[in-house]
Amino acid sequence: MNRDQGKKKITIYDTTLRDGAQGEGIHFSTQDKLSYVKRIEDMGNLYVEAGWPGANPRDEEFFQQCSKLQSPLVNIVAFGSTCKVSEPPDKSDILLKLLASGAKTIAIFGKSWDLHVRDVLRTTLEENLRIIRESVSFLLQQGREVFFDAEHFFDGFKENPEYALKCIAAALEGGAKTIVLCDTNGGSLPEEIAAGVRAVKQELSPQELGIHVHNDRGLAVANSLIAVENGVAQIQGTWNGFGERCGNANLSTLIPLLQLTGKYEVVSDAALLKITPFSRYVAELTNAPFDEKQPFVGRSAFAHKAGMHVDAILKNQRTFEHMDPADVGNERRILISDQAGKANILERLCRFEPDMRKDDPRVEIAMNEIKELEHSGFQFEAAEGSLDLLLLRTLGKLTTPMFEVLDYHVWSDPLRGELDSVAVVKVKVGEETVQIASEGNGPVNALDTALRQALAKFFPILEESELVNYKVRVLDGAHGTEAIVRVIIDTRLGNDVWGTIGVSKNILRASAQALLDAINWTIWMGRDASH
Ligand SMILES: CC(=O)SCCNC(=O)CCNC(=O)[C@H](O)C(C)(C)COP(=O)(O)OP(=O)(O)OC[C@H]1O[C@@H](n2cnc3c(N)ncnc32)[C@H](O)[C@@H]1OP(=O)(O)O
Ligand SMILES: CC(=O)C(=O)O
Repeated sequence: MNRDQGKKKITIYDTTLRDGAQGEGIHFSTQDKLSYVKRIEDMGNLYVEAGWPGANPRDEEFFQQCSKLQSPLVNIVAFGSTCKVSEPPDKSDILLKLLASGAKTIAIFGKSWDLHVRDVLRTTLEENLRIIRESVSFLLQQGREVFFDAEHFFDGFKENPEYALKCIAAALEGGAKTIVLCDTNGGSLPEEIAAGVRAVKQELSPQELGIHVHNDRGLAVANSLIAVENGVAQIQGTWNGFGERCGNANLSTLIPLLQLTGKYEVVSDAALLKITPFSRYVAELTNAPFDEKQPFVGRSAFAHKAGMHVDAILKNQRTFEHMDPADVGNERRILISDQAGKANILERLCRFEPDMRKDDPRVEIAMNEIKELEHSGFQFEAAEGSLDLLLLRTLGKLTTPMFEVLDYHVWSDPLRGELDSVAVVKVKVGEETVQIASEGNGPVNALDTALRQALAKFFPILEESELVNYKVRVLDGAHGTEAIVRVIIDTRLGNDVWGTIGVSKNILRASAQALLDAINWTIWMGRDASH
């Protein structure tokens, strides 16, 4: 029997490339848009609103090029407005450009709030109904599927319900297939969304209803959900919630949310598994920071820090997880900090000794050491390399150091130009001692270079790793330049990136600590490639 029998089909209408691109800091090039359309095939059958042909050369170019894409799954939509006031539709530059885009589906927005008709279009209520009706009907006569976005519908419905409904009736008279109810200002409450949807259904019985909401009161997902619960079949939104002002309904949340109610069929189970990597892909494409706190797809969505939680979750996953993270392509993470109990530490120690038990005294020793170090300024959540070195030492697996630093000196002179610093290091590996001097652009870079050069002949893996991030935080700002500083260094080896940490009143000593941990952990990783 088909598992999805009895479930209501919900259509996804993805406006990331159009309304998402209206978000501050978000920009897609033509090439970005083309690769997005290819990649989103992973999500199955859906509509992608890809831009406004005629609004800018980029969208113009995209629609010229996208005719070559021919995706069987992705229905590309051209977006624009109704014709202008006093203009016949067949003379409307806007509508003619939408047609010229070649898109089979066209979405046009029109006013449904009388305030906008009076104050923005500066025309009569009747003229607005005409431009809606005639624009829809003209596009339909040209053989296109037409969606009508009732812009500001919910605000209009609150202030003048009769007129808001007349606007939708005009679009239906024109032949619109789908009416999309928009909470354009994002200020509606769930019960107002429900009332608006119910009224449209009861009064006008459209063939299909869609919902398009903005997140100005943080309710875009809740408002989309309540619209669906009241009979809407098309959800409009953007990945990661990108969009104008506070953004749009977040598809990365809304899709799994609806699917996991068990009442709706939104995407296939296979597509659901790709939700997490797809959300990240969209952020990377725009170079926008990815919000790791996002439900379902964020790195923190299934990250457990409190000892009590971790103990419980390892006994039964349902105690502190609303679902299996793997179902959306995400993973559980157990964090180690001063909030940890023995359960957190044991979970990590088992990576080195799989049969270890909670009552092994080394678990408590490691836990106490971590808590003491965190009290003095360390933060192991962001420094997994240093954490694992500490655990290896507790387990007795690092009794002999892989190398010793006998001495190091660093000089900086801003007058030297770009390579303003010199470091001299003396290291001992086994019975051999090596001394190296190296320049760098800054003291930490000089020290890093000197240490790597001195050690590379013994540990060639160091040639493959690189320092990718260096962060400093002053821990007790009240003491000015005497303050304790925390340095975290991120190192990359192949596809792995990990942090190491140093804490000291002396920024160079803190940096050296973090650098030495980075080098030690790299060497360890190289020794035990299977780790
Ligand atoms: C709610 C939404 O998100 S709708 C999507 C909005 N997206 C965008 O605006 C991004 C792309 N926009 C653009 O590139 C430009 O605004 C353009 C090319 C579309 C128009 O630019 P311009 O011709 O310079 O007009 P401008 O943006 O200054 O003003 C908008 C005009 O459209 C009119 N207008 C607004 N909504 C509608 C509508 N639904 N139907 C018809 N005309 C409309 C306004 O009354 C105004 O006309 P006016 O200049 O005669 O007063
Ligand atoms: C159409 C649209 O983007 C809106 O009303 O928000």
